Amino acid sequence: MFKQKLLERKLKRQLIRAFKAGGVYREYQSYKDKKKVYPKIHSARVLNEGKKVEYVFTLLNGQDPKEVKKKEYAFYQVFGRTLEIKTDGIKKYTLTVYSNDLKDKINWNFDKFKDDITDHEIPIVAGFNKNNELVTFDLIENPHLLISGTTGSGKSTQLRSILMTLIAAMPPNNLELYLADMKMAEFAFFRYVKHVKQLCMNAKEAKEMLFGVMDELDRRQELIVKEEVTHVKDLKENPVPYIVIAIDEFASLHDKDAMECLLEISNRGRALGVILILSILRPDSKTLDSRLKNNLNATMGFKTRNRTNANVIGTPGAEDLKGNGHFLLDSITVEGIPELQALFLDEKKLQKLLKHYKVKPEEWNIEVNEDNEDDELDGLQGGLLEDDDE
Ligand SMILES: Nc1ncnc2c1ncn2[C@@H]1O[C@H](COP(=O)(O)OP(=O)(O)OP(=O)(O)O)[C@@H](O)[C@H]1O
Repeated sequence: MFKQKLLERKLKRQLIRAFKAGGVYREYQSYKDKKKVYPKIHSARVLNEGKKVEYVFTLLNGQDPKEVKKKEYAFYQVFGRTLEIKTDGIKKYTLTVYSNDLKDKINWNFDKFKDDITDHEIPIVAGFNKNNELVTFDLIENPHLLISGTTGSGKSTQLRSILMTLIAAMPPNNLELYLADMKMAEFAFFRYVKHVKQLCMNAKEAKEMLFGVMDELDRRQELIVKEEVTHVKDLKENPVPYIVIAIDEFASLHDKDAMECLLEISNRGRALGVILILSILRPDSKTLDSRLKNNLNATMGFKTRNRTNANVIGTPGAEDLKGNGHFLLDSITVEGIPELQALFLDEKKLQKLLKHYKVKPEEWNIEVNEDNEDDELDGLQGGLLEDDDE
């Protein structure tokens, strides 16, 4: 009993350290000196055979819950990345600190998570948290996703598995993919996939693709006005598929007009069913326009090169991430900024899976750049032979 009390006191002291670090307290001037008053800690308990510690606390009257949200980083600094903060939105908080670590590798397997995403319009399977729970979200509720991370952090693997999940979960009449990959490396596998409407391999093509999407935004805007609805998903007479535009290393577009298009899509796209997934290697104030960043409602922060890069994308601490495929998720619908393990999907397995979604080149509904048409067909022949050999 005595030991129990000691432990509880020690745990509470740690939480007070976090309150102190984040400035989550009120100061009162007593007749002698200034006194700090912290939120009231109701309990601090060790649960699940030592695997987690749960704190319950309430804010002082008049303390703004937004203040705690803003100061979340202090909890992460004191307790590490292994925590979850839940609130009733008024004053009560439950803070859970996990002691278990993320797993090393969890393979992408659609059958294992398909039941978890049935209610998502555009499902994103983010990964597993430290409590070994799958974290998913709907891109329509968290419109526009930014994936950032330095070389070797696992960003490309995540982008691959996100696209594969979308292809497996959504029929081509409800999802059109517009892909741009200036490195000519990441998206080549997606060639001839039914859902893929455009596949751009250089900045010029990508820019043209974005101009085309701008026209589509206007067309969709007219449709929702005509049918008097607020979102394209409610269109009855002229239903339209969702459009997901994925651009790998979008900073290499190096074009003011293209950046303006991205900004406009990020502003207007949600109601019109046009959603961005952008990846970036080195985010800073030059490569990532702050207006665009503000419109990207979900961020996956894989290991960054330094703290500045991590701060720019809103996932401070991403510079300290250790494991392969570990990242911090900042989004509207997932509580806190949890550290997650992305699902692993290697190129070989991806190629195998994609075979089921490919059509013959002449059936592929794609706008091939005329100059590149012959190259496209050459590439296909090689691809098919390779696939048949397997
Ligand atoms: N989710 C994951 N689980 C386990 N290991 C992973 C995961 N994602 C990536 N890795 C490992 O990390 C390596 C680098 O991953 P990846 O190629 O995705 O990094 P990257 O950030 O895209 O780098 P680059 O920018 O050079 O392409 C992979 O070869 C793989 O071994």
